[in-house]
Amino acid sequence: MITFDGVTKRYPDGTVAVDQLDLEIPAGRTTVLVGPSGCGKTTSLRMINRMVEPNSGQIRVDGRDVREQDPAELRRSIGYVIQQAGLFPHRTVADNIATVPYLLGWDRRRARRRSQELMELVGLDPDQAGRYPHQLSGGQQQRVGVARALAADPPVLLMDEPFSAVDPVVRASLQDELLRLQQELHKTIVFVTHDIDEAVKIGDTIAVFRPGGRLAQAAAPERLLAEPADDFVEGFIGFDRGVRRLSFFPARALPLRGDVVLAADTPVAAARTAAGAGEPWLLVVDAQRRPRGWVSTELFAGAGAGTLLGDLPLVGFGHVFTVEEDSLRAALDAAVLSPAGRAVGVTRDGTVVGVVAQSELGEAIWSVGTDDVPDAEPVGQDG
Ligand SMILES: Nc1ncnc2c1ncn2[C@@H]1O[C@H](COP(=O)(O)OP(=O)(O)OP(=O)(O)O)[C@@H](O)[C@H]1O
Repeated sequence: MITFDGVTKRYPDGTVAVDQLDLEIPAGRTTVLVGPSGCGKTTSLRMINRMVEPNSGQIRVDGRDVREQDPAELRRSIGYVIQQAGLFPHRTVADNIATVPYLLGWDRRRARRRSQELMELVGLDPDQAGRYPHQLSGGQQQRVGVARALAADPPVLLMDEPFSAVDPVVRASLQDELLRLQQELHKTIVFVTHDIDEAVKIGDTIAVFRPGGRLAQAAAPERLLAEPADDFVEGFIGFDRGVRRLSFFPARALPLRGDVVLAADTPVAAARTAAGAGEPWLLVVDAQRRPRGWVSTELFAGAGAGTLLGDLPLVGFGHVFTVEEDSLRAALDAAVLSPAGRAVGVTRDGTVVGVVAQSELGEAIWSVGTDDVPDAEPVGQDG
């Protein structure tokens, strides 16, 4: 546990970066500090490892005042990851990762072995051990940064906007990796970001800072989205907080239609019967019940009765959601992005369970009351 007790930081020019901060950061969980630029997130983070010293108040890590500890020693016991990784350009990947083990006096062999282990853990190809940072992609560099911070197995990991310099796709995969790592390692992670979606995805607790370095609210993400403490927090979360909340409600309760899912070898005549009146779209699946595409009733109106659905030009089936794992938000996303306005629900191995139209989704979403605050982790990892 990390505790901030009435902590204030005033820089020499008089800027109050952090003002009377009281915050408890639970051990083994991920706490995300969010807020607009300049509200004191980085300063708060750096006070934990004494890169910045507070003017007043106390910070304790596992009950021990950080001021009682030698700064260099303290920093070796706390992993630190920054934006653009901050790797040493003239050291190989393996040597970058082994920075702290070398400082701790580990012999070369043990440090190398640890580098190898960590490369695997963070999803890096061990063949890249001898490369230099500039020979890696931004996402790979960030992985090296995370591996380096984990090298001496510190209980605490400070991460300052670690994924903000990479593109959204790489960023999402780095977030997924961090979630996976955390399930295995249970570190006390303090993570700074501007991005509320990132905070909701990876945080067990979110601490929202307001300008002037004051804490506006600290709560579990689902609580924060349901009950922002004031107008500032509500404004910061954004007007789409309702949609974000859907991440906490499972998609498995949705009513899925199977009668409009037809095999590719179904003749048009049979499909017409299945479609019934007013059903504008049918989903065509292959012999393994994997989605192949949509066929509109308009499209097959002119086709011969014996033509097979699979021989008609199909419209791409778009995105799918996994019924057992995903949230209402993922299902809504899939429906909105689908050319048929319908979301395709699949099992974990990709076979179609059924489809749900936007209108039925609307009803399910409507039934999510404003008072419902599930205690669950976000369903799936869809933000
Ligand atoms: N060394 C410094 N000297 C003077 N003022 C500083 C110093 N470092 C930060 N500040 C100021 O303290 C305030 C808080 O800065 P800090 O970097 O902690 O905010 P932040 O929330 O992390 O911002 P960002 O999201 O933009 O990184 C800002 O007004 C900043 O300009």
